Amino acid sequence: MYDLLIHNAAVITLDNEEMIDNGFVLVHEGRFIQVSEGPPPLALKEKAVNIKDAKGKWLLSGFFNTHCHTPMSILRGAADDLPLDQWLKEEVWPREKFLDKDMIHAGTSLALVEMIRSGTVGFLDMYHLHMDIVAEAVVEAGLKGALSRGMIALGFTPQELKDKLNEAAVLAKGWESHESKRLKGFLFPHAPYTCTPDFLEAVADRARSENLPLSIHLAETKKEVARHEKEYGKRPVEHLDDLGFFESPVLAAHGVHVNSFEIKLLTDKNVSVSHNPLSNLKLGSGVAPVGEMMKQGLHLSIGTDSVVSNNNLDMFQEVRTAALLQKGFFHDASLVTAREALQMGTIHGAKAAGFTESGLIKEGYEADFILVDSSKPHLQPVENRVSHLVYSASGQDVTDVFVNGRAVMRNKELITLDEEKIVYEANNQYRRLNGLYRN
Ligand SMILES: CSC[C@H]1O[C@@H](n2cnc3c(O)ncnc32)[C@H](O)[C@@H]1O
Ligand SMILES: [Zn+2]
Repeated sequence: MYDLLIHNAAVITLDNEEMIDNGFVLVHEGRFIQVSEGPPPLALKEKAVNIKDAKGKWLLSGFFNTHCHTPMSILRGAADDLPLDQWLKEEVWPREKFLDKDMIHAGTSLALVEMIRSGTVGFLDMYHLHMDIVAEAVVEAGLKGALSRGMIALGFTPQELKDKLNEAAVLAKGWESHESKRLKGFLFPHAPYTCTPDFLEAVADRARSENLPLSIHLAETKKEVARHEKEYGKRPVEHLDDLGFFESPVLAAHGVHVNSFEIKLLTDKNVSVSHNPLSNLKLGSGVAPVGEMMKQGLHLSIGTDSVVSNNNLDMFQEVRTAALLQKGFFHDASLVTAREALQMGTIHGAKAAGFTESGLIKEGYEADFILVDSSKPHLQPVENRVSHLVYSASGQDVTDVFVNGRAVMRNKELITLDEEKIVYEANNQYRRLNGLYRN
Protein backbone atom coordinates (compact mmCIF):
# COMPACT_ATOMS: atom_id res chain seq x y z
CA MET A 1 0.00 0.00 0.00
CA TYR A 2 1.03 3.63 -0.58
CA ASP A 3 0.25 6.59 1.70
CA LEU A 4 -0.91 9.17 -0.83
CA LEU A 5 -1.66 9.61 -4.51
CA ILE A 6 -2.33 13.04 -5.98
CA HIS A 7 -3.44 13.00 -9.60
CA ASN A 8 -4.77 15.34 -12.27
CA ALA A 9 -2.29 18.04 -11.24
CA ALA A 10 -0.09 20.34 -13.30
CA VAL A 11 3.31 19.55 -11.78
CA ILE A 12 5.90 22.32 -11.72
CA THR A 13 9.25 20.68 -11.10
CA LEU A 14 11.54 23.77 -11.29
CA ASP A 15 14.85 21.87 -11.37
CA ASN A 16 14.72 21.83 -15.17
CA GLU A 17 12.47 23.22 -17.88
CA GLU A 18 10.11 20.29 -17.49
CA MET A 19 6.47 20.84 -16.74
CA ILE A 20 3.92 18.06 -16.46
CA ASP A 21 0.57 19.35 -17.71
CA ASN A 22 -1.36 16.48 -16.26
CA GLY A 23 0.50 14.29 -13.85
CA PHE A 24 0.50 12.47 -10.56
CA VAL A 25 2.74 12.09 -7.55
CA LEU A 26 2.88 9.02 -5.39
CA VAL A 27 4.05 9.47 -1.80
CA HIS A 28 5.07 6.87 0.73
CA GLU A 29 6.69 7.24 4.14
CA GLY A 30 7.17 10.96 3.61
CA ARG A 31 8.88 10.82 0.22
CA PHE A 32 7.96 11.00 -3.44
CA ILE A 33 8.28 7.54 -4.86
CA GLN A 34 6.90 8.39 -8.30
CA VAL A 35 6.38 11.63 -10.24
CA SER A 36 4.83 10.89 -13.63
CA GLU A 37 2.82 12.19 -16.52
CA GLY A 38 -0.74 11.12 -17.32
CA PRO A 39 -3.41 9.44 -15.25
CA PRO A 40 -2.10 6.89 -12.73
CA PRO A 41 -2.55 3.21 -13.63
CA LEU A 42 -5.57 1.60 -11.97
CA ALA A 43 -3.32 -0.83 -10.09
CA LEU A 44 -1.61 2.13 -8.42
CA LYS A 45 -4.90 3.75 -7.49
CA GLU A 46 -6.01 0.58 -5.82
CA LYS A 47 -2.90 0.55 -3.67
CA ALA A 48 -3.17 4.15 -2.41
CA VAL A 49 -4.61 4.74 1.06
CA ASN A 50 -5.42 8.40 0.29
CA ILE A 51 -6.26 9.73 -3.16
CA LYS A 52 -6.64 13.39 -4.04
CA ASP A 53 -7.90 14.73 -7.34
CA ALA A 54 -5.96 17.96 -7.97
CA LYS A 55 -7.82 19.04 -11.11
CA GLY A 56 -7.28 22.76 -11.67
CA LYS A 57 -4.34 22.87 -9.26
CA TRP A 58 -0.63 23.49 -9.69
CA LEU A 59 1.64 21.28 -7.62
CA LEU A 60 5.04 22.69 -6.71
CA SER A 61 7.60 22.66 -3.92
CA GLY A 62 6.60 24.58 -0.80
CA PHE A 63 8.62 27.65 0.17
CA PHE A 64 11.60 27.67 2.52
CA ASN A 65 11.88 31.03 4.31
CA THR A 66 15.56 31.32 5.23
CA HIS A 67 15.46 34.25 7.61
CA CYS A 68 12.79 34.99 10.18
CA HIS A 69 12.03 35.52 13.84
CA THR A 70 8.60 33.94 14.35
CA PRO A 71 7.98 35.10 17.95
CA MET A 72 8.11 38.71 16.72
CA SER A 73 4.74 38.25 15.00
CA ILE A 74 3.26 39.38 18.32
CA LEU A 75 4.79 42.81 17.57
CA ARG A 76 3.40 43.28 14.04
CA GLY A 77 2.87 46.96 13.31
CA ALA A 78 4.58 48.10 16.52
CA ALA A 79 7.50 49.84 14.77
CA ASP A 80 7.10 51.22 11.26
CA ASP A 81 8.97 53.77 9.16
CA LEU A 82 12.29 53.73 11.03
CA PRO A 83 15.85 52.79 10.05
CA LEU A 84 17.35 49.62 11.56
CA ASP A 85 19.33 51.09 14.47
CA GLN A 86 16.50 53.33 15.66
CA TRP A 87 13.96 50.55 15.01
CA LEU A 88 15.95 48.16 17.22
CA LYS A 89 17.05 50.52 19.98
CA GLU A 90 13.98 52.72 20.36
CA GLU A 91 11.10 50.41 19.53
CA VAL A 92 11.91 46.69 19.29
CA TRP A 93 14.42 45.98 22.08
CA PRO A 94 12.44 47.99 24.70
CA ARG A 95 9.33 45.89 23.93
CA GLU A 96 11.22 42.57 23.74
CA LYS A 97 12.26 43.05 27.40
CA PHE A 98 8.67 42.27 28.40
CA LEU A 99 8.14 39.15 26.29
CA ASP A 100 7.27 36.09 28.36
CA LYS A 101 6.56 32.46 27.45
CA ASP A 102 2.87 33.04 26.67
CA MET A 103 3.66 35.95 24.36
CA ILE A 104 6.38 33.96 22.58
CA HIS A 105 3.99 31.06 22.10
CA ALA A 106 1.24 33.35 20.82
CA GLY A 107 3.54 35.16 18.36
CA THR A 108 5.10 31.96 17.06
CA SER A 109 1.76 30.20 16.60
CA LEU A 110 0.42 33.20 14.71
CA ALA A 111 3.46 33.10 12.43
CA LEU A 112 3.02 29.39 11.79
CA VAL A 113 -0.63 29.85 10.77
CA GLU A 114 0.41 32.59 8.38
CA MET A 115 3.23 30.51 6.94
CA ILE A 116 1.05 27.47 6.32
CA ARG A 117 -1.70 29.57 4.74
CA SER A 118 0.78 31.12 2.30
CA GLY A 119 2.60 27.91 1.32
CA THR A 120 5.74 27.81 3.46
CA VAL A 121 6.82 24.30 4.46
CA GLY A 122 10.08 25.11 6.25
CA PHE A 123 12.05 28.03 7.62
CA LEU A 124 15.16 29.16 9.44
CA ASP A 125 14.24 30.90 12.68
CA MET A 126 16.26 32.70 15.29
CA TYR A 127 15.31 34.28 18.59
CA HIS A 128 17.03 34.88 21.90
CA LEU A 129 14.05 33.97 24.10
CA HIS A 130 12.29 30.67 24.77
CA MET A 131 13.34 28.87 21.58
CA ASP A 132 12.23 25.62 23.25
CA ILE A 133 8.67 26.93 22.96
CA VAL A 134 9.24 27.81 19.30
CA ALA A 135 10.53 24.27 18.65
CA GLU A 136 7.48 22.68 20.28
CA ALA A 137 5.15 24.88 18.23
CA VAL A 138 6.93 23.95 14.97
CA VAL A 139 6.65 20.25 15.77
CA GLU A 140 2.94 20.64 16.60
CA ALA A 141 2.29 22.62 13.39
CA GLY A 142 3.92 19.85 11.33
CA LEU A 143 6.37 22.21 9.59
CA LYS A 144 10.15 22.00 9.22
CA GLY A 145 12.30 24.38 11.25
CA ALA A 146 16.02 25.09 11.29
CA LEU A 147 16.20 26.72 14.70
CA SER A 148 18.62 28.76 16.65
CA ARG A 149 18.82 30.43 20.01
CA GLY A 150 20.16 33.84 18.99
CA MET A 151 23.03 35.37 20.92
CA ILE A 152 23.91 39.00 21.64
CA ALA A 153 27.19 39.45 23.51
CA LEU A 154 27.08 43.06 24.63
CA GLY A 155 26.62 43.64 28.35
CA PHE A 156 27.35 40.09 29.53
CA THR A 157 30.21 38.69 31.64
CA PRO A 158 32.58 36.09 30.11
CA GLN A 159 30.93 33.36 32.21
CA GLU A 160 27.44 34.43 31.08
CA LEU A 161 28.60 34.28 27.47
CA LYS A 162 30.07 30.82 27.96
CA ASP A 163 26.74 29.66 29.39
CA LYS A 164 24.80 31.29 26.55
CA LEU A 165 26.90 29.59 23.90
CA ASN A 166 26.70 26.29 25.70
CA GLU A 167 22.92 26.52 25.96
CA ALA A 168 22.60 27.45 22.29
CA ALA A 169 24.80 24.52 21.22
CA VAL A 170 22.98 22.00 23.44
CA LEU A 171 19.62 23.17 22.07
CA ALA A 172 20.87 23.01 18.46
CA LYS A 173 22.24 19.49 18.88
CA GLY A 174 18.99 18.39 20.50
CA TRP A 175 16.96 19.71 17.55
CA GLU A 176 19.28 17.95 15.11
CA SER A 177 18.34 14.62 16.66
CA HIS A 178 14.68 15.41 17.38
CA GLU A 179 12.40 12.41 16.83
CA SER A 180 10.19 14.34 14.39
CA LYS A 181 13.19 14.56 12.02
CA ARG A 182 11.77 17.95 11.01
CA LEU A 183 14.13 20.13 13.06
CA LYS A 184 17.68 21.30 12.40
CA GLY A 185 19.99 23.30 14.65
CA PHE A 186 22.07 26.39 13.88
CA LEU A 187 24.33 28.65 15.96
CA PHE A 188 23.32 32.27 15.35
CA PRO A 189 25.36 35.09 16.90
CA HIS A 190 23.19 38.12 16.21
CA ALA A 191 25.63 40.35 14.25
CA PRO A 192 29.25 41.52 14.15
CA TYR A 193 28.13 44.78 15.81
CA THR A 194 26.50 43.08 18.81
CA CYS A 195 29.12 40.36 19.33
CA THR A 196 32.75 40.87 20.34
CA PRO A 197 35.51 39.30 18.21
CA ASP A 198 36.34 36.91 21.07
CA PHE A 199 32.79 35.74 21.27
CA LEU A 200 32.45 35.30 17.49
CA GLU A 201 35.62 33.24 17.54
CA ALA A 202 34.28 31.08 20.35
CA VAL A 203 31.03 30.53 18.42
CA ALA A 204 32.94 29.63 15.25
CA ASP A 205 35.10 27.14 17.23
CA ARG A 206 32.04 25.57 18.78
CA ALA A 207 30.32 25.27 15.40
CA ARG A 208 33.35 23.44 14.02
CA SER A 209 33.71 21.10 16.96
CA GLU A 210 29.99 20.28 17.11
CA ASN A 211 29.53 20.16 13.34
CA LEU A 212 26.84 22.83 13.45
CA PRO A 213 26.05 25.38 10.73
CA LEU A 214 26.10 29.10 11.47
CA SER A 215 23.95 32.07 10.63
CA ILE A 216 24.41 35.80 11.33
CA HIS A 217 22.98 39.20 10.31
CA LEU A 218 25.66 40.55 7.98
CA ALA A 219 26.28 43.90 6.27
CA GLU A 220 22.65 44.94 6.56
CA THR A 221 23.15 48.72 6.58
CA LYS A 222 25.72 51.18 5.29
CA LYS A 223 26.04 52.71 8.75
CA GLU A 224 26.86 49.33 10.29
CA VAL A 225 29.66 48.72 7.76
CA ALA A 226 31.11 52.24 8.26
CA ARG A 227 31.01 51.86 12.06
CA HIS A 228 32.72 48.50 11.74
CA GLU A 229 35.51 49.93 9.59
CA LYS A 230 36.05 52.69 12.13
CA GLU A 231 36.13 50.34 15.12
CA TYR A 232 38.08 47.41 13.66
CA GLY A 233 39.79 48.88 10.59
CA LYS A 234 38.06 46.39 8.32
CA ARG A 235 34.67 45.58 6.90
CA PRO A 236 32.45 42.92 8.53
CA VAL A 237 32.97 40.21 5.87
CA GLU A 238 36.77 40.33 6.19
CA HIS A 239 36.41 40.55 9.98
CA LEU A 240 34.38 37.31 10.09
CA ASP A 241 36.75 35.60 7.70
CA ASP A 242 39.75 36.50 9.90
CA LEU A 243 37.92 35.02 12.90
CA GLY A 244 37.48 31.66 11.15
CA PHE A 245 33.73 32.15 10.92
CA PHE A 246 33.49 30.83 7.38
CA GLU A 247 35.16 27.51 8.16
CA SER A 248 31.72 26.00 8.86
CA PRO A 249 28.66 26.19 6.60
CA VAL A 250 27.26 29.73 6.98
CA LEU A 251 23.97 31.28 5.97
CA ALA A 252 24.41 35.06 6.14
CA ALA A 253 21.25 37.15 6.41
CA HIS A 254 20.93 40.31 4.27
CA GLY A 255 24.36 40.92 2.67
CA VAL A 256 23.14 44.29 1.39
CA HIS A 257 26.41 46.22 1.58
CA VAL A 258 28.95 43.83 0.11
CA ASN A 259 31.35 44.70 -2.71
CA SER A 260 32.62 42.48 -5.55
CA PHE A 261 35.67 41.40 -3.58
CA GLU A 262 33.47 40.37 -0.63
CA ILE A 263 31.03 38.52 -2.91
CA LYS A 264 33.98 36.55 -4.29
CA LEU A 265 35.21 35.73 -0.81
CA LEU A 266 31.73 34.61 0.31
CA THR A 267 31.36 32.52 -2.85
CA ASP A 268 34.80 30.92 -2.42
CA LYS A 269 33.95 30.05 1.18
CA ASN A 270 30.60 28.51 0.16
CA VAL A 271 28.67 30.99 2.29
CA SER A 272 25.05 31.31 1.26
CA VAL A 273 23.09 34.53 1.59
CA SER A 274 19.46 34.93 2.60
CA HIS A 275 18.15 37.83 0.54
CA ASN A 276 15.40 39.66 2.46
CA PRO A 277 14.24 42.33 0.01
CA LEU A 278 11.11 43.62 1.74
CA SER A 279 12.75 44.01 5.12
CA ASN A 280 15.68 45.81 3.46
CA LEU A 281 13.27 48.15 1.69
CA LYS A 282 11.11 48.84 4.71
CA LEU A 283 14.03 49.65 7.01
CA GLY A 284 15.61 51.72 4.24
CA SER A 285 18.70 49.50 4.39
CA GLY A 286 19.28 49.34 0.65
CA VAL A 287 19.26 46.79 -2.16
CA ALA A 288 21.51 43.72 -2.08
CA PRO A 289 23.59 43.18 -5.26
CA VAL A 290 21.79 39.94 -6.05
CA GLY A 291 22.48 40.11 -9.81
CA GLU A 292 26.20 40.29 -9.19
CA MET A 293 26.00 37.59 -6.52
CA MET A 294 24.30 35.29 -9.02
CA LYS A 295 26.88 36.11 -11.67
CA GLN A 296 29.67 35.11 -9.28
CA GLY A 297 27.87 31.86 -8.39
CA LEU A 298 26.97 32.68 -4.79
CA HIS A 299 24.25 30.49 -3.29
CA LEU A 300 21.14 32.63 -2.67
CA SER A 301 17.87 31.97 -0.90
CA ILE A 302 15.03 34.22 0.25
CA GLY A 303 13.69 35.27 3.66
CA THR A 304 11.08 37.60 5.05
CA ASP A 305 12.78 38.63 8.31
CA SER A 306 10.24 39.30 11.07
CA VAL A 307 6.83 40.84 10.44
CA VAL A 308 7.99 43.94 12.32
CA SER A 309 10.11 44.84 9.31
CA ASN A 310 8.05 43.35 6.46
CA ASN A 311 5.05 43.19 7.57
CA ASN A 312 3.96 39.67 6.61
CA LEU A 313 5.41 36.21 5.99
CA ASP A 314 4.02 35.65 2.49
CA MET A 315 6.89 34.18 0.47
CA PHE A 316 5.03 34.84 -2.81
CA GLN A 317 5.44 38.57 -2.15
CA GLU A 318 9.07 38.11 -1.16
CA VAL A 319 9.92 36.10 -4.27
CA ARG A 320 8.18 38.63 -6.50
CA THR A 321 10.04 41.51 -4.84
CA ALA A 322 13.35 39.66 -5.28
CA ALA A 323 12.67 39.41 -9.02
CA LEU A 324 11.42 42.99 -9.48
CA LEU A 325 13.82 44.88 -7.28
CA GLN A 326 17.00 44.00 -9.16
CA LYS A 327 15.45 44.93 -12.50
CA GLY A 328 14.29 48.34 -11.31
CA PHE A 329 17.26 49.27 -9.17
CA PHE A 330 19.95 48.19 -11.64
CA HIS A 331 17.99 49.18 -14.79
CA ASP A 332 18.27 45.66 -16.21
CA ALA A 333 15.10 43.64 -16.82
CA SER A 334 17.11 40.47 -17.40
CA LEU A 335 18.25 40.27 -13.78
CA VAL A 336 16.63 37.54 -11.62
CA THR A 337 14.17 35.75 -13.89
CA ALA A 338 10.88 34.41 -12.57
CA ARG A 339 12.28 30.87 -12.59
CA GLU A 340 15.44 31.92 -10.73
CA ALA A 341 13.41 33.77 -8.08
CA LEU A 342 11.11 30.79 -7.53
CA GLN A 343 14.08 28.44 -7.31
CA MET A 344 15.64 30.69 -4.66
CA GLY A 345 12.44 30.59 -2.63
CA THR A 346 12.11 26.81 -2.80
CA ILE A 347 15.00 24.53 -3.87
CA HIS A 348 17.82 26.84 -2.79
CA GLY A 349 16.05 27.73 0.46
CA ALA A 350 15.69 24.07 1.42
CA LYS A 351 19.41 23.52 0.87
CA ALA A 352 20.45 26.69 2.72
CA ALA A 353 18.36 25.76 5.75
CA GLY A 354 19.95 22.30 5.82
CA PHE A 355 16.98 20.36 4.44
CA THR A 356 19.07 18.86 1.67
CA GLU A 357 16.57 16.12 0.84
CA SER A 358 13.74 18.56 0.27
CA GLY A 359 12.89 21.34 -2.20
CA LEU A 360 12.36 19.25 -5.32
CA ILE A 361 9.37 17.41 -6.76
CA LYS A 362 11.42 14.37 -7.56
CA GLU A 363 11.50 10.69 -6.71
CA GLY A 364 13.41 10.09 -3.47
CA TYR A 365 12.93 13.66 -2.18
CA GLU A 366 10.87 14.49 0.90
CA ALA A 367 7.29 15.28 -0.08
CA ASP A 368 7.11 18.96 0.96
CA PHE A 369 4.78 20.58 -1.54
CA ILE A 370 1.82 22.85 -2.08
CA LEU A 371 -1.21 23.04 -4.33
CA VAL A 372 -2.23 26.36 -5.86
CA ASP A 373 -5.72 27.09 -7.23
CA SER A 374 -5.09 27.93 -10.88
CA SER A 375 -8.70 28.86 -11.64
CA LYS A 376 -8.42 32.44 -10.31
CA PRO A 377 -8.82 35.25 -12.87
CA HIS A 378 -5.41 36.75 -12.07
CA LEU A 379 -3.79 33.42 -13.09
CA GLN A 380 -5.28 33.34 -16.63
CA PRO A 381 -4.47 32.53 -19.38
CA VAL A 382 -3.36 29.49 -17.49
CA GLU A 383 -0.27 28.43 -19.50
CA ASN A 384 2.63 30.56 -18.24
CA ARG A 385 2.69 29.03 -14.81
CA VAL A 386 6.08 30.06 -13.47
CA SER A 387 5.46 33.64 -14.57
CA HIS A 388 2.05 33.65 -12.84
CA LEU A 389 3.42 32.15 -9.64
CA VAL A 390 6.04 34.89 -9.36
CA TYR A 391 4.38 37.96 -10.86
CA SER A 392 0.65 37.41 -10.22
CA ALA A 393 -0.03 34.92 -7.44
CA SER A 394 -0.20 35.48 -3.69
CA GLY A 395 -0.26 33.27 -0.63
CA GLN A 396 -4.04 33.37 -0.71
CA ASP A 397 -4.03 31.16 -3.81
CA VAL A 398 -2.57 28.22 -1.87
CA THR A 399 -5.17 25.56 -1.07
CA ASP A 400 -3.15 22.63 0.29
CA VAL A 401 0.18 22.22 2.05
CA PHE A 402 1.98 18.93 2.64
CA VAL A 403 5.08 18.31 4.74
CA ASN A 404 6.70 14.87 4.52
CA GLY A 405 3.56 13.83 2.67
CA ARG A 406 1.29 14.83 5.56
CA ALA A 407 -1.37 17.51 5.00
CA VAL A 408 -1.07 20.54 7.28
CA MET A 409 -3.68 22.42 5.21
CA ARG A 410 -6.33 20.71 3.09
CA ASN A 411 -8.72 22.68 0.87
CA LYS A 412 -7.82 25.82 2.87
CA GLU A 413 -8.61 24.15 6.18
CA LEU A 414 -5.78 23.99 8.72
CA ILE A 415 -5.27 20.48 10.01
CA THR A 416 -2.67 20.87 12.74
CA LEU A 417 -3.44 24.27 14.28
CA ASP A 418 -6.52 25.91 15.78
CA GLU A 419 -6.51 29.21 13.90
CA GLU A 420 -9.40 30.85 15.76
CA LYS A 421 -7.80 30.19 19.13
CA ILE A 422 -4.38 31.35 17.89
CA VAL A 423 -5.72 34.63 16.49
CA TYR A 424 -7.63 35.28 19.73
CA GLU A 425 -4.54 34.54 21.84
CA ALA A 426 -2.28 36.73 19.68
CA ASN A 427 -4.54 39.73 20.27
CA ASN A 428 -4.86 38.91 23.94
CA GLN A 429 -1.09 38.63 24.45
CA TYR A 430 -0.44 41.76 22.39
CA ARG A 431 -2.71 43.71 24.75
CA ARG A 432 -0.91 42.24 27.77
CA LEU A 433 2.45 43.21 26.29
CA ASN A 434 1.29 46.71 25.51
CA GLY A 435 -0.03 47.12 29.05
CA LEU A 436 3.35 46.14 30.52
CA TYR A 437 5.28 48.29 28.02
CA ARG A 438 3.21 51.43 28.53
CA ASN A 439 3.38 51.29 32.36
C1 LIG B 1 19.41 37.99 19.40
S1 LIG B 1 18.35 37.25 18.36
C2 LIG B 1 17.04 38.23 17.84
C3 LIG B 1 17.25 39.71 17.78
O1 LIG B 1 17.37 40.14 16.45
C4 LIG B 1 16.59 41.29 16.25
N1 LIG B 1 16.33 41.48 14.84
C5 LIG B 1 15.25 41.15 14.15
N2 LIG B 1 15.40 41.47 12.84
C6 LIG B 1 16.63 42.02 12.74
C7 LIG B 1 17.36 42.54 11.67
O2 LIG B 1 16.90 42.57 10.43
N3 LIG B 1 18.59 43.03 11.91
C8 LIG B 1 19.10 43.01 13.14
N4 LIG B 1 18.45 42.53 14.21
C9 LIG B 1 17.21 42.04 14.00
C10 LIG B 1 15.38 41.00 17.09
O3 LIG B 1 14.64 42.11 17.39
C11 LIG B 1 16.00 40.37 18.33
O4 LIG B 1 16.35 41.32 19.28
ZN1 LIG C 1 16.67 39.31 11.16
